[in-house]
Amino acid sequence: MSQLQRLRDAISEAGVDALWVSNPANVRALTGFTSPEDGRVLVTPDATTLYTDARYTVQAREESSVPQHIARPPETFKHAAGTLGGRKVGFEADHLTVAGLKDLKEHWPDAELVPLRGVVQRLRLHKTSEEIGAIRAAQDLADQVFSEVRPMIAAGVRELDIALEIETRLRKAGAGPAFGVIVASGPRGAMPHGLASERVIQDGELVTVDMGARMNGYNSDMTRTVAVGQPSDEMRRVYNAVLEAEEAAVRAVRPGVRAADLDKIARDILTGHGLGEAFSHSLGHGVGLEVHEGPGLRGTSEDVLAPGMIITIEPGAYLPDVGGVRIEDLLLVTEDGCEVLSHAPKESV
Ligand SMILES: CSCC[C@H](N)C(=O)N[C@@H](C)C(=O)N[C@@H](C)C(=O)O
Repeated sequence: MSQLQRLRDAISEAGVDALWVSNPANVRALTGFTSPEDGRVLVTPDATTLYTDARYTVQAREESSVPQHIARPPETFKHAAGTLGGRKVGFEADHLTVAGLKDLKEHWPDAELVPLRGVVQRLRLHKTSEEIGAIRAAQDLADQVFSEVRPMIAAGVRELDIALEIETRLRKAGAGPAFGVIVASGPRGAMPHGLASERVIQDGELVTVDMGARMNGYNSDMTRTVAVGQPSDEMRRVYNAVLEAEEAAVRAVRPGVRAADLDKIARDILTGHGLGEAFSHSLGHGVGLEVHEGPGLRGTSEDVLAPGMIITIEPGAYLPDVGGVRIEDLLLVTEDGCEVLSHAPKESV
């Protein structure tokens, strides 16, 4: 069944006649249009239309097989109104702004607007073989860049210079960073999202590097924590505990497993090492057109793993004023288990 047919089924299951798509990742997923921030999609029972403006006439025609209408608001809304009449129209409540909703109400007075969440995102949970290929390529590049830059991670080097080298190499390869490169050394390692700073790495420190490549719209995500010289006994103990939790969770990844149970496997191990409180985020997340997408691997998640999902497993432990460790792999859920897509070595410290 085509993605559009699956979407039409999902739309009717949601109890609406049509869906107004404004979330850029969803616009891109449905159309292939690579400037989705300036695109919207209207899906009705009989038609799908990509709306964008005249800056993108040629680009949209080249990139998308979805029929297009070139206009800017309010013309966009007026054109769409012609196909909506008194229909029930879903909108993406987790994306549309208050002002955006006001516009829709003003221009579609006869339509019944219904807030919906995650309709297109649920379709994106399961990657197509083309999407898997794109994410695999992004991760392969990230692995290559990490291995090239790894020798640079040494005492006397600024975090920023490592991040710059990673970003430069990604860009020279025709990609870009999936997010601001995280390089957090020594006590800065206690910040899970410590973007690279001017701090100079010292001998005996752990350095957490969290990086992803964004290639053809698709992202990768991987974290390694490496030692510079001989870290303290305390930080070595934390590293080995996180590694144990990470490897145990990776081993448990297979179709049918509840995401919440995976989170518990890692959390229980860290709790056993007295680091439960130090693991201050979820175990992982899906990766695709967005760095963070479904499924959510957290204690409250209702998601169940299925073949074709691409997820991260990334336990961490963060000790304020001392340091931190995170180890993250990118995985494809397969029919009978999983394939680890990230290959950078996990060093022993
Ligand atoms: C700013 S994107 C950073 C990507 C990074 N690899 C990452 O996913 N970090 C996790 C600690 C994270 O942010 N997890 C989210 C899903 C959470 O726990 O809410």
